[in-house]
Formats: sequence, C-alpha cells, structure tokens
Amino acid sequence: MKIKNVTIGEGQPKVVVSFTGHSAEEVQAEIEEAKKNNDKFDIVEIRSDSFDAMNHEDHFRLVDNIIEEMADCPIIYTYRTNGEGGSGTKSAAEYQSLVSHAIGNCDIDIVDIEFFMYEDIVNQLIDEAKEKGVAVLLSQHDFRDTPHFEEMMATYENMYERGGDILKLAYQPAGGRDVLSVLSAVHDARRKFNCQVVGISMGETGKITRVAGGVFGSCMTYGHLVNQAAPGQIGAGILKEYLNIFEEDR
Ligand SMILES: O=C1C[C@@](O)(C(=O)O)C[C@@H](O)[C@@H]1O
Repeated sequence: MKIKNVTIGEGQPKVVVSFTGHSAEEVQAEIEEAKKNNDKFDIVEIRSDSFDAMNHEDHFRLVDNIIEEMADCPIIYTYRTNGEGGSGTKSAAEYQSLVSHAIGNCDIDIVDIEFFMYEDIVNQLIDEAKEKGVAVLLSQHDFRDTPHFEEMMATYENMYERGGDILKLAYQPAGGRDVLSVLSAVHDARRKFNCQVVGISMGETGKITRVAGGVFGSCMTYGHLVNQAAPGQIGAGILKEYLNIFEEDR
C-alpha cells in the first residue's frame, strides 16, 4: 500500500509518531520537533482526542494545521475514546461526526476507526472513507487485558471481512505468553488475509512487539517524539535504530 512516498507493508515496519499535544502551543512544539527529526519516522498520527476541550472549529483548525505542516507525510486521523485507552469523552454520535468530518473535509490518508464502536457507525464511516479514497485502519485496544489467540484471530477476520485495509490490535499483556499470542496472531493474520496487520503488546513486557513485530508481519510501529501516547511506546529515534538491526546483514 503506497501512500505519498511510504510503502506500507514493504521493508521495515513504518514508524508512526503520535501527536498528542492538547493546545495550539503544544502542537506547534510537536511540529517543530517533527521537522527537526523527520528522518526518525514515516507517518504522523493525529490523536485528536487530545483536542477534546476545544470546539469543532478549533479542533479542525489544529488538525488542518498539522496536515499542512507535515504535508510530505502520510497522515492518520485518530480519535481514541476513553473506553479504548484514549482521552476522548465524546458520545458515539459525536465520535461519528468528528471522524466523518475528518474523512470528508481533511486531507488525511488513513482513518483509524474503532472497530467495537456501534456497528452501523463503523459501517457508515468505512463506506465514507472508501468513497473518499481514505485508507481504513480498523482498531481495537484493551489497556487491561489480552484476549486469547482464537479471539484475536476472529477479530482480525471480522475486521478484514468488513473492509479494513490495515487491521490493528493493541493489548496489555499479563506476561510473556500474552506477548507471544499477539505475535502469533500477527503472524497468522498476515498470511491468512490479503491486507496489512499490526499487533501491539503494550507496557514494558510488550516492548519487543514494537521493535520486532515486523519479523512476524506487523506493518507499522507506533512511537513518540514528545510525549508517550501509550504505555511502552518508544522514542521514534531509538525505534528506528532498533528496526535497523533487522536489516544489518542485507
Ligand atoms: O493504536 C495505537 C497504538 C498505541 O495505542 C500504542 O500502543 O502505541 C498508540 C495510539 O496512539 C495508537 O492509536
């Protein structure tokens, strides 16, 4: 999948940096940091749940500002609800209206849609994204637990059948076995479904999935430039260095 100059699913997993600034000033600091370090990441994720205290106009003024400043980079628009570990407190209807506006009016490349949001909302957003040519990233997060392998595979399969271009699962592990299950699910899903997959195990125990997930088929890995967006996220510069280890002998 080629977006701008980035081919997702080829070579190293692509490094996504999450922008989580809560104000115009914090976002500006992130933009400056990103411009100084543009060799350390491939894709920008706008975590718009950070703009929850703003009105609609201010929310999208900041989104458009990031898109304009980071114009060379593929952009993911994400509104992460607090049920899935984000800071978003909007109702389902407001979630739909924000994500739908981003798809219809902003120059985004990928939209993150929470797969376990109401089915009709998810279906409508998927249809709108397809119509607009915006890639659909279907996601599920659990900051407390990791499901069994079979359940993860069923979720990947459902996401695939509903039209996801990128399928992403992120879970908190209780121990090493859970981390292995996530990697196994990534491995099998990548081979079974004709689309891109991501599997993240969070926290310290899960950090291995952020650096070595590509070996098993994960196409992207999330890091940060300024503030961590999730437990276990690694700074983008360090992440790139680790990813290079897997290319050393080539
Ligand atoms: O889904 C993800 C992955 C993530 O939760 C992480 O663990 O790095 C961070 C989020 O910003 C992003 O939307």
